[in-house]
Amino acid sequence: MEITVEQMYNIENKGHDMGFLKKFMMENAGAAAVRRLVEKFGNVESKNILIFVGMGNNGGDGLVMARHLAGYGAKVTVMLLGTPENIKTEESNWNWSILEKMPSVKLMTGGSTDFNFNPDIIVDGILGTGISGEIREPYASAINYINQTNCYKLAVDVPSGLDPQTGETANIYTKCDMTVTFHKMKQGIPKRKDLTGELFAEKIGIPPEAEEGIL
Ligand SMILES: NC(=O)C1=CN([C@@H]2O[C@H](COP(=O)(O)OP(=O)(O)OC[C@H]3O[C@@H](n4cnc5c(N)ncnc54)[C@H](O)[C@@H]3O)[C@@H](O)[C@H]2O)[C@@H](O)CC1
Ligand SMILES: [K+]
Repeated sequence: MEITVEQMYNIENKGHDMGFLKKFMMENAGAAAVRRLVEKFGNVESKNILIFVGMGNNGGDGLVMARHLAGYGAKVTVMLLGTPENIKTEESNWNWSILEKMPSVKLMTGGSTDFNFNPDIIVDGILGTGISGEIREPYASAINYINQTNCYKLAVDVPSGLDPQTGETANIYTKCDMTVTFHKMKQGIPKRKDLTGELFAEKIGIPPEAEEGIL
């Protein structure tokens, strides 16, 4: 069953109000995406993985992925597309603060795309269901960098720039090899398999009762 983005936000909020906090949904989302990646590659040890992180909860999922991938022995670099003070949500902030205590993950901020290594894998955690309007900087430059770089690309929830409700694209958008979306498929995502690549919808622990009155 495919759901709307509005239904997803309502289910998320109801689950949160039941006590299954958004930070736990985020944890399960990031962990599920990492499992798909590890399954794909067999082993991510020593792989250069570059994670682009937006300022909302799509980025937060990327931050969770950074911690899990470090646990698998990957060489992880996080590029936060802004400054830590401007991270928008409590859950993302919490995950950033953990990474600050982890020298095994390299943290970069601001959005420069001048990297001194070639990534084997890029994780696109720039924009998810919160997208609106044309893509602004520094997100636009990050999306251009991703599209110009020849490596494996995983989209968190939806390729950034693709509207998960309508399937329409903004002025720029990423083209990925795999997309891992969460809880249930959103209506617009499967319309653009050319951008999503392999597509998975992963459960993230939200109680089914959180759907009551919504679906
Ligand atoms: N709904 C759920 O149940 C869950 C959602 N999660 C994640 O949370 C995401 C949604 O998080 P948010 O609601 O924080 O939204 P996003 O993280 O998708 O984006 C919101 C941020 O992007 C900025 N923005 C929006 N459009 C832009 C544009 N065109 N150019 C530049 N900046 C733009 C906004 O100012 C805002 O800061 C989902 O896609 C998913 O990845 C997960 O943590 C798991 C649970
Ligand atoms: K994304």
